Amino acid sequence: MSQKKTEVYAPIDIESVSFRYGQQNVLENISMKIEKGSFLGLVGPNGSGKSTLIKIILGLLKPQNGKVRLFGERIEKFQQWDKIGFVSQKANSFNSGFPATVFEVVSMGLFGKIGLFRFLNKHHKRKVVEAITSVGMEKYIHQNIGQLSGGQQQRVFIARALVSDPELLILDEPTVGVDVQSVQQFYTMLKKLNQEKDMTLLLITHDMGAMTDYVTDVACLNKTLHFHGNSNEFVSNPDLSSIYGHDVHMITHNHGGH
Ligand SMILES: Nc1ncnc2c1ncn2[C@@H]1O[C@H](COP(=O)(O)OP(=O)(O)OP(=O)(O)O)[C@@H](O)[C@H]1O
Repeated sequence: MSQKKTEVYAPIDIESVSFRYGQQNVLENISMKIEKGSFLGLVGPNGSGKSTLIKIILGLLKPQNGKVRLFGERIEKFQQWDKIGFVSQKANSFNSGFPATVFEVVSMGLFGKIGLFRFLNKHHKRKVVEAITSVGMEKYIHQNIGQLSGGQQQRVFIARALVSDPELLILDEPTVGVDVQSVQQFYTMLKKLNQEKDMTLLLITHDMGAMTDYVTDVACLNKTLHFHGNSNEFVSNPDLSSIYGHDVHMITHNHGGH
């Protein structure tokens, strides 16, 4: 295959995608390009099709119409899945008896690359420590995952997704059940990953909350794509609040904390 080396392909390029479960249309004619280095917040009310769209992007569902390209390649042929990290909304559900440390859980993120039950070499161990440090969890490295708070567990799952150096990180409602203070720290951490590592981020949420302070772009989904643009444009667009209701109300945040 002859690809020009200098060309930067959009990590995600969705073209006229429609999807239905049985007779129910869930997504209608969605076209959306997510450029490298952007931090996109995908918002929409419950049942608006956000998770369905993510499943399509991850190749778990096949749309009835339209095309999806990942890093310039048609999804049907795409194989470099290690370029994509995914953290699901159900990630933070370990109970207190789960017998694995933070280090062990994050190491699992390397198994796709090195195979299960292989020993970690020095380089791998360094990657694991780096990933844990990048989410600010180094103090807890030898602690059992089940003994951490929901927000802390969620950071560990981000670290597990980061350890294989993905170029694109997709997070499906990662802040469900996480308190407001931790949510803001969490978004700050994501913004840092986006800016310092030039990682492309796609964050799905139905809660606008503080999100618009951190993302570069916003997409509003409710079966069709109502809006896709930069976050300043979104914030200054009063029409969106009538579609997205209370979720869209802007709050002035006190980043200093109380
Ligand atoms: N496996 C399925 N079979 C049939 N219908 C489904 C299935 N999964 C989702 N749906 C329906 O598709 C619609 C979109 O669901 P989806 O989970 O994509 O929305 P969402 O925006 O992620 O919602 P939420 O914010 O509540 O997680 C909903 O009406 C849902 O009931």
